[in-house]
Amino acid sequence: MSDIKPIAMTLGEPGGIGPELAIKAWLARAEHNLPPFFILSPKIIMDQTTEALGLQVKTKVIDEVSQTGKFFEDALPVFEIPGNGEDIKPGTASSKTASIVIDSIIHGVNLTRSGTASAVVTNPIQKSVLYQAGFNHPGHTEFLAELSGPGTIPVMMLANSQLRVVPMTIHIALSEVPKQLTAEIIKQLVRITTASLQRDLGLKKPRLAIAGLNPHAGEDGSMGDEEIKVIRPAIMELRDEGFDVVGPLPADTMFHAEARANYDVALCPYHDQALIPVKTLDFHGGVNVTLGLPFIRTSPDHGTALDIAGKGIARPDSLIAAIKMAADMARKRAAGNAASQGA
Ligand SMILES: NC(=O)C1=CN([C@@H]2O[C@H](COP(=O)(O)OP(=O)(O)OC[C@H]3O[C@@H](n4cnc5c(N)ncnc54)[C@H](O)[C@@H]3O)[C@@H](O)[C@H]2O)C=CC1
Ligand SMILES: NCC(=O)COP(=O)(O)O
Repeated sequence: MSDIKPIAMTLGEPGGIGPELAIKAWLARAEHNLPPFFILSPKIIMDQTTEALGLQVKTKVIDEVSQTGKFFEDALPVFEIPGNGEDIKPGTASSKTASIVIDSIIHGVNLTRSGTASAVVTNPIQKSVLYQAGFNHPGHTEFLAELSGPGTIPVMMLANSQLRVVPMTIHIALSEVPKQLTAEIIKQLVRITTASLQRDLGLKKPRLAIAGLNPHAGEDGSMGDEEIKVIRPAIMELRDEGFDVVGPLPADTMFHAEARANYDVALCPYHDQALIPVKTLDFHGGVNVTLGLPFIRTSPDHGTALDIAGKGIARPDSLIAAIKMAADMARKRAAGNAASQGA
């Protein structure tokens, strides 16, 4: 019997590699000692995928999430979402299946928020086709924050065994970054990240490093002044509040091995500045986790990989790492809650 409630896994883009990865993760359950999880999907989609890949995998529709553990050893538990497999072609994303993709996320979040599931692990979505269907959130991160209620500030963190990064702005055009990177945002992100690393990762006093926006962190204002006007003042205030935070550091020299030893997480002004080093160091071992939500959400660090969908060659490593990280976080939260109740 598992020590945590089952993990809810969303379908992601059905024309991408998500369904294949879910099946491969289930096949690897014993090797990786994975806790019971279930997939939120029409059963037909999972059955079509196993058949197309020639895998011997049974699926089992569950009426209640609590049945997950009972069936997990013999079959992949499916929490049935309405829909059919008609519009699905591996390698092609389609807006016709957007409602299945979105329903899967909403149900996963509801089950996790209610405490029925211990965490939600999301498979990758093809953002462009969801936009065509009227989805007006840049990605999961922002959608999950909206589902969590007003005032939620989601923090995207990507992590592997060598590096953790937080992009301080997420899915926005580069030209918008200097406008949206305010001292207030930086302070909020540092506070949320520090609290999450303490509670969910067990780091007592997390060390944070903040990257500059401009080359050489602005070179004393000669190559941009955001470091002087925005980033440094925020860091000074945070240090006065007791946070262990340094910067602004030149981004080009803060990711080599010796530099990484000096901090637990790097906060970067924009998406690619943060994600390029972490994905370069270990693409297949990376996990995307959203901090600052009232529930646990992790995800693989990669996307829908339409170029390889249906070929049977997608690697489930990152999804497996996401399941393990979600389970670890759930255990730490449960232990923390038990300790605070006992105190
Ligand atoms: N959490 C999410 O929902 C995410 C969604 N995306 C979305 O995915 C779509 C495609 O994004 P791309 O930039 O092309 O990135 P991608 O990660 O889907 O693909 C980049 C390259 O890595 C390979 N790759 C990715 N995952 C793999 C795996 N598990 N095993 C083997 N090879 C793998 C692909 O075949 C491709 O060559 C976009 O719509 C993007 O928005 C991207 C990242 C995260
Ligand atoms: N590049 C990371 C990414 O796109 C993840 O997006 P999200 O769907 O997890 O918000």
